[in-house]
Amino acid sequence: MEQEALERAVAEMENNEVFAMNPDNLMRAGEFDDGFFQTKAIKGFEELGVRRTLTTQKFLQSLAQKYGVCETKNLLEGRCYSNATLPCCKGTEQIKCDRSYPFRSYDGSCNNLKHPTWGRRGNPLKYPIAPCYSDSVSKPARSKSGKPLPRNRVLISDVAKVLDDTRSGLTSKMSMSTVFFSEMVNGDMIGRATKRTRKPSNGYRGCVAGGSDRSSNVSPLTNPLRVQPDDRYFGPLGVRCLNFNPQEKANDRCELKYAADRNLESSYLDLSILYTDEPQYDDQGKLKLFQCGASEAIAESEPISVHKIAISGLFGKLHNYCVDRVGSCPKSSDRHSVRERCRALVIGVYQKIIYEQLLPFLFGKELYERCGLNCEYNPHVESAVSQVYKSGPGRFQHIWIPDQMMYKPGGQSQWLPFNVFFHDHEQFECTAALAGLVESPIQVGRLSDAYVNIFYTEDGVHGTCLPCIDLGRNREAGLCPLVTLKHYIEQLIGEESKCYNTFEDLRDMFSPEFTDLLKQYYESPSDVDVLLSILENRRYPGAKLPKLVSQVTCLEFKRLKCTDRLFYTWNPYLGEGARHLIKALDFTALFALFTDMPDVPLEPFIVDGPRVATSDVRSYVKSLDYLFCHL
Ligand code: HEM
Ligand SMILES: [Ca+2]
Repeated sequence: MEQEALERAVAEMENNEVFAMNPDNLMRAGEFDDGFFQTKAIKGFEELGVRRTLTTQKFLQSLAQKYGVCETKNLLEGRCYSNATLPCCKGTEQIKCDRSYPFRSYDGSCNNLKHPTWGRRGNPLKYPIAPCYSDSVSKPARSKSGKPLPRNRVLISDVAKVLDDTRSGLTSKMSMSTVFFSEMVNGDMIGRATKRTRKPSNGYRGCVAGGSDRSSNVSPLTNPLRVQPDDRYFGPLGVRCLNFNPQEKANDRCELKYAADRNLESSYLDLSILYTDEPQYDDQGKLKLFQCGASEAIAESEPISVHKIAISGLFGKLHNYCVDRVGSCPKSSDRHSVRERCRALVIGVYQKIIYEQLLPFLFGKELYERCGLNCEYNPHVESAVSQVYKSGPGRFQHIWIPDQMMYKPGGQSQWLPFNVFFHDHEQFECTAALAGLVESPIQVGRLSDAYVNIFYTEDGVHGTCLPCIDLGRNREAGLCPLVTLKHYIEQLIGEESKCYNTFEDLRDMFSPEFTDLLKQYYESPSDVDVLLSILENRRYPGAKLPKLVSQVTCLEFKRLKCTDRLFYTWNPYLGEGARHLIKALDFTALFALFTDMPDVPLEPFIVDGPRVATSDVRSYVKSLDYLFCHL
């Protein structure tokens, strides 16, 4: 079986290469979703891992077919053997770490000295509980009776309609800068690995151009979503098909277990998105910066808004600012040490903003305290992101996407459609984008058109449905239903857990109108997709996220902090100067130092908050210059 699986894996990879060579199968410039499913290249050294992952996946699929779900589950859950791997793939990788090296590696390896590969770029995510595929390895989950789950776009479009009809007219004071900063943090812990071939691409086509039908060329590189002719938005436009490209899994050691998605970033909050594996430094140790101060990798990635480029750019600029300051210190250090000390400082400032500013703001006091973020370094836990977070509740903040955002060139306010910021980035000015961002509130109470119908649009009319992609990811990863995750979390944190027998029981989580909608679509309350936790009504006091989402988020950020040997609060290699600078520098300082705004927000996570003159902040930071000589 293994031999057969290998042959099928090799054949599939070869076919993918052939598919990718045909220009008819590639997205073309001018189409609205060109770039949306951008893929990186499988590099030479990664090829073996990709092949082994695919071989194991094929092997498990045949096993499930031959022996049935129960037996396969027993094997995958370790009840037959522990640590079984396919024989073709034995032997462990040896990485040697220099235990006294004071800086981070660029791919995350050697952060954990006992387990050097933990948290490294390219590793798989982790399933906290076994997935719920109907065949236990890869076929989509079904409802209790065995029927398929509700159709993706039909469900999402109706959810949007129900929220529109019952919209409560809620407003929020939270600013979109919170969302784009969170997005950057998310991108640092999870790098999407859309199924790849040896050549990078701008996305593979599963629909014909314009989306009027599915493409006649089918391939494991695409898995388009169907749209019904009576779709409220897409119907009249003649769109019947939305592109959707599957994720690559990672199981490079051929372990007989549930295979999770590959994470192309290091899980540590180490700005791996900015510094990359191959950072380009000049001979002083400065980063080669592109638009708004971002690295080339960020500026070239898609889909991306100019705001995410500009926010990450603030940290790129801080790196170079630091190198300049260190350069004028009396005692000179070697280049390598200057650049690594500056990098450690920048990562420290960034981690501080996340753990001391962003999370308290999003969680509110009660959850922040309950979450137990005051843990210590724990080398026995693996640094990894959960598959449930990536493909489900972690996407919650997408719900805040508004139809318009402010752009403020030369201090003049203009409201522009959300999606214009995703194209032709060079036309936007960095300060104008950031100045507008902190004055743009998030959307609450309903789902915007920019999110549900015209996401990533170029012409304002043809776009995609981001929540449909989110639901597609939830299902392709085989995530278990909402109530299953709820029971799991409640058990984990020692809370009482109730049963959901009828749809009325769901009223403790959702509004009555929404519960009625779920009843129309699902057979049983225990079938409801976990993604819908993003629409939950329960909240901890003061929290900006719904309860289940916030519990899942708490677990992720707690793990990422406490598995990071070089976290800024306990990194023994940070000097006194770095410690003080990390205390002093925050978003307000970054805005003041690296934008041309005349005054800057003291609380950038909310709109209309207090402001302070930029010149005052600059002179304050200037007075700290001496600290750069003690990093
Ligand atoms: C307005 C800003 C944002 C936009 C435009 C945006 C857009 C996207 C897009 C296009 C994807 C890829 C979808 C896919 O193919 O699976 C994605 C993935 C994701 N987003 Fe967002 N996002 C934003 C903000 C956020 C925020 C604030 C969070 C939460 C902190 C978040 C969490 C996620 C997660 C967990 C994924 C899956 C990880 C991945 O595919 O790399 N996003 N987002
Ligand atoms: Ca990282």
